[in-house]
Amino acid sequence: MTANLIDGKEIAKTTRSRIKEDVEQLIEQGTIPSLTVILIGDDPASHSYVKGKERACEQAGITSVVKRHPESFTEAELVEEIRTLNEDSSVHGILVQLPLPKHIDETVVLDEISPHKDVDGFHPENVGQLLSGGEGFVPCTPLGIIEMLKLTGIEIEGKHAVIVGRSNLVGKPVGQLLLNENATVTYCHSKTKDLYKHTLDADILIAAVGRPQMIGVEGIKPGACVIDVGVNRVDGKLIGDVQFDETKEIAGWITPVPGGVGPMTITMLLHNTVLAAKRLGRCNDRS
Ligand SMILES: Nc1nc2c(c(=O)[nH]1)N[C@@H](CN(C=O)c1ccc(C(=O)N[C@@H](CCC(=O)O)C(=O)O)cc1)CN2
Repeated sequence: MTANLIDGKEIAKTTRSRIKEDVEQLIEQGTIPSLTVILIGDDPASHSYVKGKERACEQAGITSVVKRHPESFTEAELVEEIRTLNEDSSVHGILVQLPLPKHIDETVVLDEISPHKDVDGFHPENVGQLLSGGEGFVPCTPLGIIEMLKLTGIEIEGKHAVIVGRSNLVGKPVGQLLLNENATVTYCHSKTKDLYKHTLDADILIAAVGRPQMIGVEGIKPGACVIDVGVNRVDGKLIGDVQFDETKEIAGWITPVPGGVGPMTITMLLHNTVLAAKRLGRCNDRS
């Protein structure tokens, strides 16, 4: 058997056209959704992702502003900038590109972003909303994974989903989203004993560890849906967390790297920015 490929690029393209229509409607009603991205330092991957965000916003009709700062930018300066953006009613979404330089405390910074403009869904208030099933913002990569599963027609309810990785960016929130969709969820991490005992029972396997080809075919249940979130650069090539060539022979569904989950991350950022513009618009209408 050869797995069906989940084409993230194609799903992202369709979803972005739908978002563009939403933006056109908002503009007709007098609101141009707007995103401000803060980028510190000169990490080439971060610069490339932020360029991708700018390009995607432009194509969707969303205004984007990128505030680029040198590595020496201080935590206090960053907090000050975020506070100014929180007060600026023309800004709907604020995003601080991660990772931050070591001298800046990520938690301090992310907690400063207004939860109503937190299009990354990292603010504690939005994390709480996700846990309680409320209406906050959901982190982009996890949201993109759920969207991909749904649009591909993969049933989540009643399935055993196994997450390998427990980062705040992907592992923890994607597990919570799957739970909210009535999956039975198991989290695995660096201290998990006998990893494959768990992954072999996964109907849906989410690999989000950040270690190239760490999960081999001997850890995959035949027919499983395998979502590879890994974007590991090895000798200039992008490699996932799963051994793709061998796994695709026995899985039911699989995402490639590149061209799988990655394109959905920026797509969901557009979605969250439009959502922020709509919600803030509603608040302004009431005031
Ligand atoms: N504030 C945030 N920082 C970071 C996030 C995030 O969601 N919010 N996620 C990642 C980086 N990221 C977006 O910021 C991101 C990662 C990967 C892709 C993507 O499209 N990947 C492509 C390959 C692109 C390439 O060739 O390099 C793919 O997998 O096909 C987009 C965005 C960390 N920081």
